[in-house]
Amino acid sequence: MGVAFSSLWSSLFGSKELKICILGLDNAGKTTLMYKMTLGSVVSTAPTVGSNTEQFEYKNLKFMLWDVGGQTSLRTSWTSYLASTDAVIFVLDSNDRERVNLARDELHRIGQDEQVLKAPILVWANKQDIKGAMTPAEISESLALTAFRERTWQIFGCSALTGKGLTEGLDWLAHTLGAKARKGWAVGKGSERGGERRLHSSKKNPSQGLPKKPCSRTNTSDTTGALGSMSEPVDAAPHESRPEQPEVEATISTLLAQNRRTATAFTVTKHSNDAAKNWDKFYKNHADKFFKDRHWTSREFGSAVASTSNKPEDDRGEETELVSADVAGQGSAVLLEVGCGVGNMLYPLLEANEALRVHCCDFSQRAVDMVRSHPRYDAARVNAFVFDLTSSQPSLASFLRTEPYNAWPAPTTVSLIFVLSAIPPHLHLEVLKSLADLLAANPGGGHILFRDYAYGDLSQVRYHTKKDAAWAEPSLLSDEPGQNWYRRGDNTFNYFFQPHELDALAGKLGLQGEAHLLRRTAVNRKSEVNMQRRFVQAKWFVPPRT
Ligand SMILES: Nc1nc2c(ncn2[C@@H]2O[C@H](COP(=O)(O)OP(=O)(O)OP(=O)(O)O)[C@@H](O)[C@H]2O)c(=O)[nH]1
Ligand SMILES: [Mg+2]
Repeated sequence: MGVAFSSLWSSLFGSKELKICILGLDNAGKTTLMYKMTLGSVVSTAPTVGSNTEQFEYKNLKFMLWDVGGQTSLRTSWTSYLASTDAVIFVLDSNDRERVNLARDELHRIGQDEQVLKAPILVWANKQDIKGAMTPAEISESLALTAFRERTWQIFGCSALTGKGLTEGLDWLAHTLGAKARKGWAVGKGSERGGERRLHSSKKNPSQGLPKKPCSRTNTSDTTGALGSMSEPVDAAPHESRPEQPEVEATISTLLAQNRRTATAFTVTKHSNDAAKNWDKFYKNHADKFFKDRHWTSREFGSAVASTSNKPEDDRGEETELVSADVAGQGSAVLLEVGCGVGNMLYPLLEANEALRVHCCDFSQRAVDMVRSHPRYDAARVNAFVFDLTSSQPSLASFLRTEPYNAWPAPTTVSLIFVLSAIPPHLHLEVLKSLADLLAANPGGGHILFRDYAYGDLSQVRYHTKKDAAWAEPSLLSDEPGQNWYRRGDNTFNYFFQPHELDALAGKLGLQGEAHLLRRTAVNRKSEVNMQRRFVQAKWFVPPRT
């Protein structure tokens, strides 16, 4: 297509964004396709819970792409995305022979929706790179595409992995929408949306080709509201916790119900015994990176993933603020930071609170060594020691009484941030009790500040949807109902809490305060596009022992 032709598109559409809904069964490759189009690369995906949106320019046309999750429980919400849709892209896994009839039913259901009766349908028979894939002709027949007599539709084979077939499909879409616009508006009939489109010419940047950089992106679990209005794309508002949505909850439960083989008792015992060793290895592997550029971990800590900016992965800004807010009012406060790792929260805290002194511990010797060898380490303000929270001898209190730190006032705040999830669940009560006992000895008691992974977090969903989840050594460590306990690839533990579990633990220990669930959506451009994050947070008051 030449420059003159591109200008024609511009003159037809001006700067109007065309809304395209990308639909299809789960696992069809919709998200992979969308990011291949917009970023030009293959990203690692997890099932979409809700939708992703991307602005995209192709041959001088501006598209707003809506990639909507295809899990069973989400399909009923598809129609709520269809308002003012200019075209539908329906994506199919060409190897999913078993579900081709289901795909046909879903496509026809959507095709008959009056909101899209005039919208052209592009069917992408995806995953053609896999040997034995059904051909577009076979799929066309199975989908009964010829039944769409009055409709404009076309099917193309493609592969989101290689990018083959994408240009052909997009060219067809651009032509079709262009022809529609000429027919509808150039002859003065007005558009099907009451003439809201204006004809104006723009000769700027007659650029062509695939891919173009996206102008913006959002990822949201918002499956209702604002969905039809393209002038107001949903804002991810990453730091806001989102309200509960039944479709999203149902989808998460469905995903977590699959691939539920559990590890053997032997494996669980082995990893429990090796816990300190495994964490030591973790810090060994990430040590260099930490000191070079602070991108020391690929772990998904709360603040890093909740941010759309390019913050370093280890930035614990939000957690640091949480703790700062508690200790700030205490004058020369003393904090006990349990599970300090290599000091990612410690050093920003010390900087922000000049009078603060911190006892901090981790059960990885290597992590503690790194805290001590940090350029800003100051022994007058930091007592860093190795401690295993799950063993009672020697006691935690004895480390706080070592010289010269026995001269400090007793800590009145304990932070326990992304720590309990690394400990086997049968020990959670005991660990929390030992911390509560410490604070209860103070005349005014104290606070435990808690944050950790919550049930339904993206990282939990991934354990059940990874390609190899069905045959690899299971990550799931417990089949007890309500126990969401896993092992990561490096054999460290990962537990996902429900607020009521924590409330029950706190209740047993007489702690005051409730656990809250934080539902977040965010985009991490580097690693994942599909971030449904869930954290649980509590500020417990430990009353003094009477
Ligand atoms: N071989 C091959 N695999 C693909 C292709 N496109 C996607 N995949 C893989 O298919 C799986 C599912 O892809 P997604 O893009 O997450 O599927 P989806 O349609 O968005 O799924 P939901 O979000 O659950 O609706 C991923 O493992 C992709 O890597 C392709 O063209 N070829
Ligand atoms: Mg998806």
